[in-house]
Amino acid sequence: MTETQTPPPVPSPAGPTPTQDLQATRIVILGGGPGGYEAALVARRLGADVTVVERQGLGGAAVLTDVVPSKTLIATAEWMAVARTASELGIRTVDADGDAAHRLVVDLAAVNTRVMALAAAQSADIRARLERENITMLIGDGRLDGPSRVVVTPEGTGADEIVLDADVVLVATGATPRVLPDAQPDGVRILTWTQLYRLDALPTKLVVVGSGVTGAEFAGAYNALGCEVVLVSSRDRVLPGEDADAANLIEDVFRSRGMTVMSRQRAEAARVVGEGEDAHVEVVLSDGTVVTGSHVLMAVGSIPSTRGIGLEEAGVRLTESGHVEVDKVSRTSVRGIYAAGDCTGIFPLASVAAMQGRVAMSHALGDAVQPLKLRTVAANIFTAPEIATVGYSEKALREQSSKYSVTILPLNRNPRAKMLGIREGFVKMFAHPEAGVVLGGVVVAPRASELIFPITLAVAHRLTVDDVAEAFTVYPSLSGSIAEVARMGHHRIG
Ligand SMILES: Cc1cc2nc3c(=O)[nH]c(=O)nc-3n(C[C@H](O)[C@H](O)[C@H](O)COP(=O)(O)OP(=O)(O)OC[C@H]3O[C@@H](n4cnc5c(N)ncnc54)[C@H](O)[C@@H]3O)c2cc1C
Ligand SMILES: NC(=O)c1ccc[n+]([C@@H]2O[C@H](COP(=O)([O-])OP(=O)(O)OC[C@H]3O[C@@H](n4cnc5c(N)ncnc54)[C@H](O)[C@@H]3O)[C@@H](O)[C@H]2O)c1
Repeated sequence: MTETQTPPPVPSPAGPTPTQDLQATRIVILGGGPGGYEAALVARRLGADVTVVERQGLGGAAVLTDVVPSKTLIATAEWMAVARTASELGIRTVDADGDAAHRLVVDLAAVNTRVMALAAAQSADIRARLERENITMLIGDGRLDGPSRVVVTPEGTGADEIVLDADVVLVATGATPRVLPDAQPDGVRILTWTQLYRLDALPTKLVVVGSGVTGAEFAGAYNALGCEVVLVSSRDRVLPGEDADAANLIEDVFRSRGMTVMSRQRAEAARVVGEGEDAHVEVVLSDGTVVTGSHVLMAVGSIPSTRGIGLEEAGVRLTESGHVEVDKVSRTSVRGIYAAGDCTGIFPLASVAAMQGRVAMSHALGDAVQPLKLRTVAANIFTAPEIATVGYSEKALREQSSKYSVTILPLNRNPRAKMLGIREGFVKMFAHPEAGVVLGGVVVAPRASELIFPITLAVAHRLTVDDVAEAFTVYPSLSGSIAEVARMGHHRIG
């Protein structure tokens, strides 16, 4: 295997001292998640000497506990959801004697073994990639000691602290689950999303507290895996931040699949009661109602990992919520210190973290740089059906008093959807009423994460509804509904 050649060093606007002029710029990255490792690759390509300090493993929370494990678990849930509707398409389950068999069951221990193996393999791939690029990796806790020095306590070795002098520091330390004072996770029955994969059997009844994206994804997945689920939602409807039509549809789907959704209810406390076979959880709501279950998943948001790592002492400004304040090129309030990802709270997505990290390094190393543009970010909620969004939301357009037109088409009219037995879902598009430029869109469908791409292209390149409508789509296809909804948005001239 050939090693990557080191390109010539690029002078840093972060200000190397005269003695460093002939050396590569020294970059230290705190955190090896998507914000950190993508930045490391860019910095290395631009000739810097790069060290990544990570406490749990390469890939960070995204790979080890959040995105990769949850989406792998959801892949099994998706098959179960499809299998449940298979009889409509003429499929029967039979036992070895050819008699009708009753139901499919999930072996959660096998599912979770697969989940953790996949996460570990992905982490190993990232580590190998960084090694090939000659990026130094230190496993341990890092903290700033002033604006241009990082001190690392190596993980579990008892070895001495390592001191790293840096021309540029990137803080990409992510976030951790928020814990309510009276609902302390025990990792057995009161769980955060990072602890769920320890379960070796399906909970008999799972209470999910919090109906944001995390709560909705897990509630939907466990329901599909065959578990009784109660979702405690503090708002009028689940997914409060999302498109209202999409959120209402998902809530209806959840209820129709037997999930109990408790609206406008806040959890105050969670405790384990009983012992042995009688052990269960009680979740106390703010009106005094007690919800019982075998397990509870707390999905009440995250807190940024920014305290106790020397940021404020180095002069880095944090917001009230503890996030690092950054501008559109990921600069903090201190020259030479950049920040990326969930610790900045800009838009907690792996794709945005990675972009912020890349932008930071390009800026720090004097390469051409495009400031972060959130208008074109595509996001997806992995419920069944999925909810994918891009561009302006209807709420944002309304709040900005923007002129916009909206067209919406239910999927159940689409011939391919009928063939596949898909009943729930829609395609929605927002466009400028006169110019026809596509401003945003929502797709609610199985694999909406894939279907959103033509709308993302339209938003990114300011295409009009006519541009989208005039492109061929395969017949029959779900993407036909995207062209059709664009056609409905055509504004007749004259
Ligand atoms: C359940 C769940 C599912 C999600 N699913 C998706 C999804 O499908 N798609 C998507 O785009 N986003 C998803 N997200 C969001 C995504 O996980 C985050 O946006 C992403 O992880 C942010 O990347 P990051 O690099 O900022 O931080 P992280 O991935 O959190 O990585 C930061 C790393 O820094 C390490 N660290 C922290 N402090 C220190 C220190 N002092 N020293 C050394 N190391 C340190 C941490 O251990 C961690 O490994 C999901 C989030 C959750 C909670
Ligand atoms: N598919 C994805 O891309 C994906 C998946 C998961 C998370 N994420 C990212 O992570 C971000 C955070 O999502 P999240 O769902 O983890 O957090 P969140 O903060 O968006 O949602 C937490 C929810 O819990 C509720 N809540 C808080 N305290 C409560 C209480 N005591 N009782 C009942 N409800 C309570 C809040 O009102 C809120 O609706 C998302 O915006 C998204 O960007 C992305």
